[in-house]
Amino acid sequence: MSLKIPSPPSRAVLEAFIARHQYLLQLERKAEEEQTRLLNSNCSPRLLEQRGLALGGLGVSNISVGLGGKNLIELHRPSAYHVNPQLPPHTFRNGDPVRIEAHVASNATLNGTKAKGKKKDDDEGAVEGVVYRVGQEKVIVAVDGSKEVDLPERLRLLKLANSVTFDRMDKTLLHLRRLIIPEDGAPSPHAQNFPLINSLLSIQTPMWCKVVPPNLKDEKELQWYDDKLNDSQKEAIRFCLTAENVACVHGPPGTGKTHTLIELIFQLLSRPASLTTALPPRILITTPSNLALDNLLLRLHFLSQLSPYNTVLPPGSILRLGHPTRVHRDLVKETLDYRAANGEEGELLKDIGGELQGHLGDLGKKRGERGAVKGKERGKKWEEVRELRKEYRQREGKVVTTVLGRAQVVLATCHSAGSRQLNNMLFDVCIVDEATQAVEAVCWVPILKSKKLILAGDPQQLPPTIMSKDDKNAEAGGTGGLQSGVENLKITRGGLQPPCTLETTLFERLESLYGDGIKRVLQVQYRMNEHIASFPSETLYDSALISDPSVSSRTLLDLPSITERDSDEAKDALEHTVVFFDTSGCEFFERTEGDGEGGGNKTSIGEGSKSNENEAVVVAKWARKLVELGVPASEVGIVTPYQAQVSLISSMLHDEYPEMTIGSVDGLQGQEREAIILSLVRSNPTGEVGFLGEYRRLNVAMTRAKRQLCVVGDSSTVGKGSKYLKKWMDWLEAEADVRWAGDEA
Ligand SMILES: Nc1ncnc2c1ncn2[C@@H]1O[C@H](COP(=O)(O)OP(=O)(O)OP(=O)(O)O)[C@@H](O)[C@H]1O
Repeated sequence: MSLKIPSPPSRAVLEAFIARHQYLLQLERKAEEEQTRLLNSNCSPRLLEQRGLALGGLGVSNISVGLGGKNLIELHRPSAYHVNPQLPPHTFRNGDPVRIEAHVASNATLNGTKAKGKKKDDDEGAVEGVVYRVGQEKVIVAVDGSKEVDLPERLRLLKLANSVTFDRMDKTLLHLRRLIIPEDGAPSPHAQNFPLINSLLSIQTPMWCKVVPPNLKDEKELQWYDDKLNDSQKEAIRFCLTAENVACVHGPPGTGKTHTLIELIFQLLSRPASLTTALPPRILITTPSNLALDNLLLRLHFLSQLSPYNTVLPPGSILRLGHPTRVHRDLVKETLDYRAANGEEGELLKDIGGELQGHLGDLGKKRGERGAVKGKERGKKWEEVRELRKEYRQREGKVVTTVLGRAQVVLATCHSAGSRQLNNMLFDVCIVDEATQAVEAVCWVPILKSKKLILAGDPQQLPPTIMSKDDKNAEAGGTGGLQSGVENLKITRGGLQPPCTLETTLFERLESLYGDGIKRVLQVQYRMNEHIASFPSETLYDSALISDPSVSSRTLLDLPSITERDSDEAKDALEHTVVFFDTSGCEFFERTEGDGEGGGNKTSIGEGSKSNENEAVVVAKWARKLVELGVPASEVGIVTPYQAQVSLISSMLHDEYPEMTIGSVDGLQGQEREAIILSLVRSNPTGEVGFLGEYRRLNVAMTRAKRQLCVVGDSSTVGKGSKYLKKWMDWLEAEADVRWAGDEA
């Protein structure tokens, strides 16, 4: 595990490195804008809803004021339009840019004649904003407070292209460029975090000290908070504690990556930030997604209430930036929004916030409703709202600075680490969890605010989602000079390379720059029965994944909730750890959703999303069987790569088992269930496999199961997709309990 020492890059290579990133991001931005434009103009509202890109028939249930004086518009499914108040499956996530507009009749296309007549009215009532929170029954959208909100009664929520993220990444790259490639004649910039920045670009070599620094009590021996940590986890923590600039933790599925990071955070907080201070470090924890961040926050919050953890992280010292989460009611108190509004400092804001809320309440009333504001009065009232908001924002700025100043650990998504609240702050350590799911540019947002960096992830699981798939073949020229310098550049082998594609993450780039010496790998997995773990271990982790004895032989039959474990039926269904319903020869053909109405367009969630009805029937039957035999419905997860199949299976099972997770692979990374049913969907004579060709996505899907993995798919189609898929199909045929699917549908 020695560290490779690459030669430092020339100025031209550094320039090309930044320019290439800028160019690839521009391609990606264009692809995203084009896709949204195509989708919104070509697809019927019904198809957009099926693809999870729109939610129709919504009404406003409340309008309130949020941080930044924003209008928070709460949308729900009114009983006048829906029997079930729960939102159908969708892809809306916190932070997504959206548009709220009038609901158009569902059979109209937005660019069709019928819709054209309505479009003007739609635009008049529409507002754009950002998803603030998503619940089972509600979506809250934050809308710029300076705009008047006058929405029609029946609404639709529509996803838009996200330009804010791109703007922030562009700004970050420009900042980085100014730091490492100063303009001719400009003074040499100075930054306290140059050693980190330089080691990420191989301008200098990363360093480690020989021993773990003593803790705040001056104890030289490492005292573990969790004495159950295994040797590879302990080694990874030591490695990170001794790192002076950067270190990576590679965590294959179920190996306790997050568990290890939590111990690392407490170990960091137990020792001085540097040799020159007796104070503990301030830590910035980031992830690419809100979901992963909430997972970390939940664990930190829980431990911070227990001894001895609370000695280094007392209540009130964790702060979550960005949108308050939906995970746990207790967690809301850790958000900046809550503290700013409710702490001692928040008192400053309360009176003015109340007044604002009152005005907005009146303005939100519909015509004819008691207290509704009419005519000229509305204009006057909005003017007052604008003034109040100005005052609110000024007071709020002061409150935010005080609250942030007290936080020892700040959590933010990589993107929101660039928000103005963190301007001019420098953290001692930045941790990026799920770093292999983030494009490199977004990681630089928190990096530029930190002195030391810990990256955790698994390059064999989901990569960042990239739409401009042809970026690898991106041609030189015609790009406004963005690529200049790359073509004739002399690049030292093994040194810093301008990226070929945005899919190459910072984690992987550091691995190829410095070799295995830059990381430590966690080796013991605590999730899967060893039979389930054996295929991923063999094919993707050099057979090095060890199954902990506590999980290696467990089956569904051992679950305490199984009542008749001796019955033949229970044994037949529950004692097998890998089940394969091979649909080969059953003629269970796939279907492309929305054929004839824009369904052929490639989308991020659907490449003309596919479904397979017969397969869905087999899946539903197996799921019902497991639950009837005593497996809790909440412990059965159904995973499929296609959104259309998610919708189809949901329509069969959701009402019966609302607690059962039915989702796409992307939403399940980091999660686990006792039983996972995997529907592969693809079945065609030409062997096209689409999303299944991405082995990392498949790896995530097959490593979510603890006791049983059931695969439903067509081996003859899937086996043609790639060498990896062929190997998997052969393994399933040889190792799984193979069943004939023809009898099931
Ligand atoms: N040393 C340990 N001893 C016992 N259980 C452990 C240990 N480390 C982790 N676990 C358990 O293993 C499970 C997986 O841990 P965790 O969620 O941290 O894994 P992960 O690597 O982040 O997972 P993912 O595959 O989603 O990336 C959890 O239930 C955790 O409690």
